[in-house]
Amino acid sequence: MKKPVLVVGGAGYIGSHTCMILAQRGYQPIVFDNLCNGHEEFVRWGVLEVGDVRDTRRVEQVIEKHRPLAILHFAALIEVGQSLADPLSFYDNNVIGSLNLLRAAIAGGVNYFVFSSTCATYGLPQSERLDESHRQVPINPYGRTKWIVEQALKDYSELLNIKAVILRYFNAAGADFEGRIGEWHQPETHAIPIAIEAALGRRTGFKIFGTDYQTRDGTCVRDYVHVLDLADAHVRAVDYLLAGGETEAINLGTGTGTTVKELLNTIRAVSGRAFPVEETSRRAGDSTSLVADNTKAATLLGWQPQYSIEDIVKSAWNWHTRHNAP
Ligand SMILES: NC(=O)c1ccc[n+]([C@@H]2O[C@H](COP(=O)([O-])OP(=O)(O)OC[C@H]3O[C@@H](n4cnc5c(N)ncnc54)[C@H](O)[C@@H]3O)[C@@H](O)[C@H]2O)c1
Ligand SMILES: O=c1ccn([C@@H]2O[C@H](COP(=O)(O)OP(=O)(O)O[C@H]3O[C@H](CO)[C@H](O)[C@H](O)[C@H]3O)[C@@H](O)[C@H]2O)c(=O)[nH]1
Repeated sequence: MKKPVLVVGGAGYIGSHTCMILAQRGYQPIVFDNLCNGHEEFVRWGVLEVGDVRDTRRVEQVIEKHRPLAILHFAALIEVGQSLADPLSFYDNNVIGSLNLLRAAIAGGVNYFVFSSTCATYGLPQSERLDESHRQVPINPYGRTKWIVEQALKDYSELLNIKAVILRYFNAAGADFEGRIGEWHQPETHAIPIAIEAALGRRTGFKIFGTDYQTRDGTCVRDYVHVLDLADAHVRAVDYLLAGGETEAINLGTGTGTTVKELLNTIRAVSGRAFPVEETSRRAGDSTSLVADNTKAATLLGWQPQYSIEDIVKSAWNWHTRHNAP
């Protein structure tokens, strides 16, 4: 008998990969998604319940119908630039939506919650590798919406019967190795899909945002973590909660940084293609370097990332060559 779990935002990029691993490990994913940025065809390892997380009655109805053991909450608006242009939508979706979901979870007797947070809650890094005790001073509305939900989760878990694992992802990247699902954001702003689309000739080229950073080659350093490693960590987080684990915030990154120029070299090597690259000015809001200290994930969840930056790029290349987003 499979164990039902509610995957809110499960038709999106990270949620759909997590459904695949959940299904492999004996869970029955119930995907709740309003499809504003998700894809119905990504719901391959569970049942789809279409609905908006801000719609209390609909959320309660789905919880009542499926009686999930835990909720994994991925649903959010995610693009930092858009959060500066339209903060109302971000607070509405990410904060009100999450608080609404938590209220419905408590009413429905679901006590275990896994929340998608981000390294963007740390703000400007004060050390080379960031551990979970790093100060949290987010520098944009997107990061602040995630930080606010983290605080609510900590309060609810102290004062109410809720246990939560807050997962702070670094840069999610890569795709299912069979190319069935992958990174499909619209508009796409992430470096890897943009560079791959340039290599495929679907874009005119790639613009490097800033070459004057204090890094080994002047471009920003990021910790790219394979989406399947993230998915694995989510299943471990559910297992941990069901086994009686306490509320914790946990980084998910590899601990290895890659510069934008190194990333482009890997994409050239994997694809065997050259593409135009232009060096342009910095993008507002970018940190010089964001690299995880992932010790806590190893200790609490037994999590070790399995995939390298080459694996990430190979799997992303495979997905993008098969899939041409309209
Ligand atoms: N992609 C990254 O690198 C990254 C990094 C750090 C954190 N995160 C977080 O991970 C989560 C998933 O990110 P993703 O890249 O898979 O994004 P995504 O846009 O692919 O997936 C989000 C899903 O949530 C759904 N959704 C949004 N608002 C909703 C609402 N009000 N009601 C119901 N469904 C709604 C969308 O339709 C979509 O399917 C987000 O919470 C994001 O903030 C992502
Ligand atoms: O066309 C591009 C796109 C990106 N970059 C650079 O590539 C690096 C990675 O950029 P991404 O946009 O892929 O990722 P971010 O580090 O900006 O974003 C990550 O962190 C954000 C918060 O800071 C959000 O959580 C987001 O979803 C997550 O992917 C950055 O240095 C960026 O400046 C370019 O040079 N050119």
